[in-house]
Amino acid sequence: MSRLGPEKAIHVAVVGLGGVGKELMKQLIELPYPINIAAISNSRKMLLFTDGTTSFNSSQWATALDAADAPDTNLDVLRDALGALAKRNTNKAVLVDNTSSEVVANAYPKFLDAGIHVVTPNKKAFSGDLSLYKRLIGGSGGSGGTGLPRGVFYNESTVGAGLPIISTLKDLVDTGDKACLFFGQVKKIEGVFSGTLSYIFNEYSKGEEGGPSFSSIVEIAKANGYTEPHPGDDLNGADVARKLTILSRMLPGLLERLPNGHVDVQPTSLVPEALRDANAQEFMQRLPEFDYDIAHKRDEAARRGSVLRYVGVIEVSEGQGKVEAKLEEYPKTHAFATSLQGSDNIIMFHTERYGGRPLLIQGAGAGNAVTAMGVMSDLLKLF
Ligand SMILES: NC(=O)C1=CN([C@@H]2O[C@H](COP(=O)(O)OP(=O)(O)OC[C@H]3O[C@@H](n4cnc5c(N)ncnc54)[C@H](OP(=O)(O)O)[C@@H]3O)[C@@H](O)[C@H]2O)C=CC1
Ligand SMILES: N[C@@H](CC=O)C(=O)O
Ligand code: NA
Repeated sequence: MSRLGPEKAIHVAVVGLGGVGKELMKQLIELPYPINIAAISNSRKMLLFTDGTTSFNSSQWATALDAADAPDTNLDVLRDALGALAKRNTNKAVLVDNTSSEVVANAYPKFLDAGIHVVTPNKKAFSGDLSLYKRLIGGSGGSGGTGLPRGVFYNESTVGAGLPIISTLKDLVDTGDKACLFFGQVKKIEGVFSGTLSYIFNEYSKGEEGGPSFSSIVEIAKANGYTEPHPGDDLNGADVARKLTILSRMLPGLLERLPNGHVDVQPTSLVPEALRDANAQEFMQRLPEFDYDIAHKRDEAARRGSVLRYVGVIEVSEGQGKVEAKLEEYPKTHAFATSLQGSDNIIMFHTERYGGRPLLIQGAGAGNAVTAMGVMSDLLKLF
């Protein structure tokens, strides 16, 4: 770690101080890296410390932000302050976005163009509007008025939380035989991509007929910090669809092989029709009304010697691509039934070089500690 001398300190603005953001603050404060906290913000307030002298202990920052006179969150002000700081002392400045906000995601190009790096577990920018994504990966090459070279982004925690999924796929693609393969060397990626849905079905399949109800397990997944801010975003398959879109866009040549040239996942939804537009609070309150429907599915699967698992698949065959997110039955002897625990993700990369036995990554795929760890590991890539 000698390369991390004080002269290499980086300035970090932490936007989003919920489950993941709080845990990241803890890791930033406790770990021995030369990282200055240049700003903190939630949806309402923002504190700037761009003189670079800030030092917090773990409770002070929350108290400071709660103070009534803290100014409103303003991303333009934040970008200008970080840009000026990076320019003034030639150290790197980073926006860490721990929100699930599209507003913050839409602002990334302006931060990158101003020479500010972006690190985030927020999936929105990489799975939403294709033109935004192209602006992120292509960039304007401009310096956004600061004269600094364009910033770079890291998003490891957007898929599999802290598990090395994005970096592994990048390595597989970058080392593929580009001359003869349209797809890097990756043929198929499949697995369980949702920590929430993994936890729910791992627990639920233990308790056939008489075990805990579906809604009570969802409640625990939320309390454990696995769910999205609105748990309906997990149960309707949107979160898995976003992760599949992020990975699909990293695969050269896949988009051209999909109908209409873009990723359009139609995930199986587990959200009852009546709760489709419910806010998070109403959603959780009313979910127990629908426990019977999913219990019936679970018990039917059990009668066939199977369990339910929510899986995602990205595949190319004969020049055609497909991307799917769906609820499937697996025999109780299948790896998806026997080897998963808690919020585990399991992701298999089928590639030419890995032949008949896929490269497999498994472990906790949701939770504040492992997600913040992925964010922290991205920050360390900037040193
Ligand atoms: N939890 C997990 O296991 C994983 C989470 N992620 C991703 O991490 C991100 C954060 O998740 P989590 O911590 O659980 O979410 P929370 O809902 O707990 O926290 C979100 C935070 O973002 C703030 N926020 C929302 N909108 C804005 C805005 N426009 N400007 C500034 N701040 C804003 C909220 O402020 P306020 O408090 O004022 O509402 C809150 O502090 C999400 O994108 C999620 O998908 C990724 C992988 C795993
Ligand atoms: N809600 C997500 C969190 C991580 O991306 C999940 O359950 O997987
Ligand atoms: Na990851």
